[in-house]
Amino acid sequence: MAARSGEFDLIARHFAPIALRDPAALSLKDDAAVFTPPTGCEVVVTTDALVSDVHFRNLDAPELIAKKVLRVNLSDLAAMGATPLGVVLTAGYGPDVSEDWIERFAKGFGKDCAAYSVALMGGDTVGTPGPTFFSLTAFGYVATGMALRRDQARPGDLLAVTGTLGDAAIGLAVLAGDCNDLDDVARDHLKDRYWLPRPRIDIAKSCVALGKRFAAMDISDGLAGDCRKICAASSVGMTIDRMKIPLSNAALQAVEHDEHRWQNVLAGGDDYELLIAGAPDDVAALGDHVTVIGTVTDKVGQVELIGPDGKMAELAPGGFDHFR
Ligand SMILES: Nc1ncnc2c1ncn2[C@@H]1O[C@H](COP(=O)(O)OP(=O)(O)OP(=O)(O)O)[C@@H](O)[C@H]1O
Ligand SMILES: Cc1ncc(C[n+]2csc(CCOP(=O)(O)O)c2C)c(N)n1
Ligand SMILES: [Mg+2]
Repeated sequence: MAARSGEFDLIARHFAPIALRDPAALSLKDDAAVFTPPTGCEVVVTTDALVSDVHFRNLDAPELIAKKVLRVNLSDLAAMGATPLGVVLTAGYGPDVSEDWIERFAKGFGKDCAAYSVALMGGDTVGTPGPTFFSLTAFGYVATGMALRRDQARPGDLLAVTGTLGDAAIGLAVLAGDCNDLDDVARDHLKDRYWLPRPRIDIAKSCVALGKRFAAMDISDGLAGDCRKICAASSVGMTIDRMKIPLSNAALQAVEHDEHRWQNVLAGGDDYELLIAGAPDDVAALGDHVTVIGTVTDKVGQVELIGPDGKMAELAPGGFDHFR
């Protein structure tokens, strides 16, 4: 492998150009960043780490890994109704990572920072004898008191989701060499959804702009586990109709061929879609950017799933858990 630049050259060469767009970063030449949120707004902050072969595949394109690192964090900001402002990025490069790889990572990262109008405000760069990892902290802002929280669901609310569920988890199976029964268009769509989450910033901002009570979170670990987090925070239950869960044509093809793949849809994770609960009129006001999949009930902690036969059963708790 060609020699890598020193730590400070790596930063100056590949990351400082991205940071130049915003004065908060002080050109990555000082000890920390300084920024002021817009007047009348609160700062929203979140952090998410991604580890090679846990969150991304070591052989994935570095540009795509970079975009995923950014986007999963922007998804958490969206889940709070926040507008992204800036990020700090910690990178831990494993021994197998070349400077060419880092350059491609930085290019992808810079492109997505520009696409989402996010400033790279700083970070940290380390070498590790273990797997490559990234940890990103994202800052956003929301009008004071208007953040979308998990504890605001009430019995009688409708439960809705953005986009389609299950694509990324089935996409990961495609990348692992499964799903040869699907056509090329379907497989390409599913892989793309695994590589590149679409943080639902606009719809989240619509919820905030409506000024109504909504509970929201982003689905990262899978619907079956994540919906319980709103149940716990709001002391409610949920009834979800499996037939109403929005699927892409590709995922539909996948579950029609093999109904075991419903497990990917319900508990696979990596969706980065929003789960939103609100009063029926308020959810209706979100228009066709969301799909209603069920209702919020007063059966605290109970999540029921209506199957295709119309029968109701407890939705098995599931979803991604790093320690199970
Ligand atoms: N090591 C930690 N120290 C302090 N707080 C933590 C720690 N790990 C997680 N948390 C907090 O616990 C809550 C849930 O964290 P979690 O990572 O599950 O977030 P999530 O949005 O549900 O999932 P994702 O990580 O996929 O975005 C968050 O408020 C997070 O800030
Ligand atoms: C190579 C590879 N890529 C992705 C996955 C799936 N996956 C990993 S972490 C996670 C939940 C979100 O992470 P976190 O809770 O840490 O934010 C999911 C769904 C996998 N098993 N293997
Ligand atoms: Mg989240």
